[in-house]
Amino acid sequence: MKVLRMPLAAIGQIRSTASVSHNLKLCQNLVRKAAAAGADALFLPEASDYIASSPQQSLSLCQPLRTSSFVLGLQDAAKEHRIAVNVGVHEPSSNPSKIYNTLLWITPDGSISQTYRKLHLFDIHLADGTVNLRESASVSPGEALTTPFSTALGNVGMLICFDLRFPEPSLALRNRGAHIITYPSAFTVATGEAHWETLLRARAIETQCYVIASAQVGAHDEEGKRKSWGHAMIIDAWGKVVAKLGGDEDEGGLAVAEVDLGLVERIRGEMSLKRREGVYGSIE
Ligand SMILES: O=C(O)CNC(=O)[C@H](CS)NC(=O)CCC(=O)C(=O)O
Repeated sequence: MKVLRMPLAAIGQIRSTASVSHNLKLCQNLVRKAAAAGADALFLPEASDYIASSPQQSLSLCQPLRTSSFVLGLQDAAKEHRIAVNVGVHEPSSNPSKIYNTLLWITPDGSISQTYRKLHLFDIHLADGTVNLRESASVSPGEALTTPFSTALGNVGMLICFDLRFPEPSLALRNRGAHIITYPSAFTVATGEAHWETLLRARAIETQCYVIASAQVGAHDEEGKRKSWGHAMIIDAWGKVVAKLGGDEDEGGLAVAEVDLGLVERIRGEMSLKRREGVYGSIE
């Protein structure tokens, strides 16, 4: 008799630096561990390939997907361990002074089947001086959502980090069939502490989707100018946190949770979120 088991998702947490080869080793290590844990897919953070300390450095480290040692190395690892990998990387854009912040879906046979380019860019200046970032200085915004696609875990809809603050694209992905929404991230410590878990749980509750949010953690450069909040987590379609990592400096690592599509269907059936679009308009 065939034993039915629920698919298993793994979230990875790393501290990427400007060393692409170092970051690749961290990610390949997590691929191996996720496969050993029996996961069907591993979700790695935004900008897993590198986190640079200036827009210039970010541009100079950026490689086309086809020739990037990081992307090729992860494709090999996915194929070797027969596991899907969702990973955030940088990619050249048609504008030579700009790049894209891109998310890849690598299948267990090692090919890139889906891509998504971050729509919303993170420009922030907190008056207390703790956070000052201008993503739009080096990144071009994407122009399209990627239609949710079928995987061993269910239909995956891809968004990235700061996209989390906008409910509309997550609702649009839900309307287009998503069971799972991803938010691979590199949240700042100040905004992560204030908003991260609340926003993730809100997106899960209002879309009635699993939310899978891998995260960068700790200091990305020697001076500690750039630090990420960590706290990668998986949230079920009822808003319950079912896997969670910490926020300590060196707390890289892995956590796993089952993805129960029966629960998704049950919640959607029990509490229908029927909209009054005639009153306030629709989200396509
Ligand atoms: O710089 C790279 O290479 C990778 N990209 C990032 O780290 C991006 C843009 S600076 N970070 C965020 O979007 C954080 C959002 C955030 O912290 C919030 O919404 O509060």
